[in-house]
Amino acid sequence: MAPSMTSMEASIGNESKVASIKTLADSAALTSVPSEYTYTKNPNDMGDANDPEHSIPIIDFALLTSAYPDQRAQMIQKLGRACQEWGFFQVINHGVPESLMEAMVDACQRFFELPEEEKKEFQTRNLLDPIKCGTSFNVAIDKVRLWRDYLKVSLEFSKRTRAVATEILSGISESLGLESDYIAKAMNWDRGLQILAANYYPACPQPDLAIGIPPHTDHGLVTLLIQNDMCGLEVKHNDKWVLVNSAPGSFIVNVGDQMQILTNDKYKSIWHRATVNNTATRISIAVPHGPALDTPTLPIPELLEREGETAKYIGMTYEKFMELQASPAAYMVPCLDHLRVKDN
Ligand SMILES: O=C(O)CCC(=O)C(=O)O
Ligand SMILES: [Fe+2]
Repeated sequence: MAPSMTSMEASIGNESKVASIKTLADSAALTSVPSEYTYTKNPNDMGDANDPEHSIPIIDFALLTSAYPDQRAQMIQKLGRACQEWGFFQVINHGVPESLMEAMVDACQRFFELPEEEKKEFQTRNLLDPIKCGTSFNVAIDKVRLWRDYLKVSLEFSKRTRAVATEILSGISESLGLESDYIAKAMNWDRGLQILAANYYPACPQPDLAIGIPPHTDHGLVTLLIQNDMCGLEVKHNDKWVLVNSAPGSFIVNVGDQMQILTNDKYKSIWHRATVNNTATRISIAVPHGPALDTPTLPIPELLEREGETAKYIGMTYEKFMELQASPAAYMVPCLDHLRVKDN
């Protein structure tokens, strides 16, 4: 079973003992993937980069927030379909300057290029520390080390990203036939957790034998992601891995586990993974947005009543859910399955 994990990892182990993947990849002597990093992919399980039918839907943010009700209604419908059929979509015309996005990627690159000694200060053990960096996922429990380093931090970019996420959440609420602020209110969005996680994937001499991030779902409500000019994100759609090609300056957005719980499985938290390549470093910046930590997530009663369904999940606070997802238990069974009501 693939490990279930998130971009917001626990760092319980002593990561300072393990060199960053950058240090390893930079070493002139490296010509193959060391055994601790060797990740076996099923050859039939490769992403299909050239299948034109397999590209994630595009949501035009300008139309989603349009003052013309017809334009907005049409985009809300498209958003609902994207959440239901893909769990992933690309957001264009969102108003966050491309220069700010590029500056963010550059700043992260500069951070990863700092001497290891300087980065050590941020290798903390605590899940919710405001700035932390490290390598792999959790080196204390990883069975295979990941071909990536990460940095988590909060900045101006996060504010602008949050504004886009808030509008997407309103659109999702409406696509479910609810008031636009229904989910935000139910999830205490104004106190909700937002994390910025930058991932650094250096070129790898044998990309088929390593993995940046293995298949996982994200734990929050929605995640917004940007990347430099290298692709590598793959999304599981209709049992096939689809390579995500995003337009420059767009956000890639995906539904997370809390949204799947709220919608009683209508909107799916989709499995995705980050592959690596042998030509250039890839940087991605994922910004997961979740409920307030003390807020329990449960299927929305109005939706259950309307669909004549019973709740498929028991409630759990977001904080407990994140702890569960960072624990070894999530390596065995995907987190959502721990909360699933039996007989469903
Ligand atoms: O690098 C990517 O494209 C994927 C990152 C991701 O899935 C995550 O940080 O949760
Ligand atoms: Fe993810």
